[in-house]
Amino acid sequence: MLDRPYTFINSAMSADGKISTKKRKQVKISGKTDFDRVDELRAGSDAVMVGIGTVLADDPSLTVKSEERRKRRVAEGKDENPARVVVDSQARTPPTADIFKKGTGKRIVVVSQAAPADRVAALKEKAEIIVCGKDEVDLEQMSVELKKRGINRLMIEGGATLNYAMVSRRLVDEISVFVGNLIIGGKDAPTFMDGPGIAERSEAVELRLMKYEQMDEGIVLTWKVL
Ligand SMILES: NC(=O)C1=CN([C@@H]2O[C@H](COP(=O)(O)OP(=O)(O)OC[C@H]3O[C@@H](n4cnc5c(N)ncnc54)[C@H](OP(=O)(O)O)[C@@H]3O)[C@@H](O)[C@H]2O)C=CC1
Ligand SMILES: Nc1nc(O)c(N)c(N[C@@H]2O[C@H](COP(=O)(O)O)[C@@H](O)[C@H]2O)n1
Repeated sequence: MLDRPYTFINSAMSADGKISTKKRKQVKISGKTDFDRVDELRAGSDAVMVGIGTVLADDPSLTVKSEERRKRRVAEGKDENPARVVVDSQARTPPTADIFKKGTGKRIVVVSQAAPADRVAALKEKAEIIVCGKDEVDLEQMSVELKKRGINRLMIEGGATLNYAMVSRRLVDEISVFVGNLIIGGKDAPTFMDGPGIAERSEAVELRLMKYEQMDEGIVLTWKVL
């Protein structure tokens, strides 16, 4: 058993399981109440993590939006924002990305040994660099390294490839997903979980439904990963 953070994924998807359109850019799927729920989840986490695909597509800031929640964190002796973590084998994170520009707090970029030295050096100015894995980030090793740095509760906010990579390696404990009232369609639009997938039912990651809650024009499902 790995000594890793309690890890959960939160996402917003259409009724047909898409997390974006075929343009693969950020789209509004949920509403005000759900964004507030996500803000509370961020505020209660030690770190918020995304894959490099999400940074390049959406340029998220991943900050806690509510001033009251940021103050609460500071009163608890924490940084205003949870640590922001990018899983990025080749150190492609732009040094101008919003995660570096917006908000205070720690930033971590997890790279592989194959990351070009010049790009790693540029990112070192902006973030702590953790090297895990030869050609791509070794997610098991990364989880252990994050725990060693005091990250006990880790929130993953996509995207499709990282979600599946983490779940299929059994590194996720819980999943919450907002299912919205729209159909996006199209084989090129990312789904909640992409990656290689499985061939046999017996290989599926099994879940237990823990909670369902109507919200905005959709529903939030919370699953425990078995
Ligand atoms: N609706 C929602 O809630 C959300 C939607 N999105 C959407 O998701 C899409 C982005 O998803 P996607 O393109 O899949 O990108 P991801 O954010 O999932 O990043 C995937 C990348 O992570 C890197 N990576 C490093 N190590 C690993 C590993 N061991 N296993 C797998 N990946 C690894 C890979 O790049 P490399 O090899 O270079 O390291 C890989 O291509 C966008 O369209 C975005 O808008 C994103 C977040 C939330
Ligand atoms: N929970 C949720 N609902 C939606 O409708 C969404 N479009 C998203 N998107 C993701 O949230 C991230 C943006 O974060 P910041 O506002 O920049 O802090 C980004 O990665 C989107 O893909 N999430």
